[in-house]
Amino acid sequence: MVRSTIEEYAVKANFLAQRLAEYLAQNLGIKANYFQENCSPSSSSLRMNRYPPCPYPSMMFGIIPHTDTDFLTIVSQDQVGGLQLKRNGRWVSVKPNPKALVVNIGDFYQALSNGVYKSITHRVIANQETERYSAAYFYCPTYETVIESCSKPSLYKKFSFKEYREQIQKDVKATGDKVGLSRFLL
Ligand SMILES: O=C(O)CCC(=O)C(=O)O
Ligand SMILES: [Fe+2]
Repeated sequence: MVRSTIEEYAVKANFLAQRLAEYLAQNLGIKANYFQENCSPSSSSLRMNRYPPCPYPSMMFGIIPHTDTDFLTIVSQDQVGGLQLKRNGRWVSVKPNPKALVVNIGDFYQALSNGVYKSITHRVIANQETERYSAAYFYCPTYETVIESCSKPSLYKKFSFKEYREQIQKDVKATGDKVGLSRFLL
């Protein structure tokens, strides 16, 4: 029962992500079937997050500041709150609304759009009293997909998802941080 609900949710999130990705691509000269060709339901993933209450929220994050490694992320959250986005150098709290979805741009859309869309840095603040739940659907291409900027001059070297992931693994090992798209700047 739980499993089939989650599977159904993933199918719907995939459908929505593809539509949104296509919509955002319209004025960028990206082929209409780009996402259909490069993404499959099995290349994307759904992560269920549980944030236990934390007695020392000022010393601990729910999730440390990061950008997502994907085209788009669709987040569904409960009423607790804690998600923050970095805007103009400041952290802005996202008002929790269990009836709404939060859609974030990820690294791959920033690269594909040649910086027109920005992969948003975000984090989750821990809550002292209440546990929090969220579900994040990461809309991703297959590992072999080569991501190339849609306009010239390109800000980024082209790279495959596989290369990008391997670079992250190296950087996390060496620095504790994923570093991300700045590694691929030209
Ligand atoms: O829990 C949230 O609201 C966001 C989760 C998130 O950023 C992630 O899983 O990458
Ligand atoms: Fe995230």
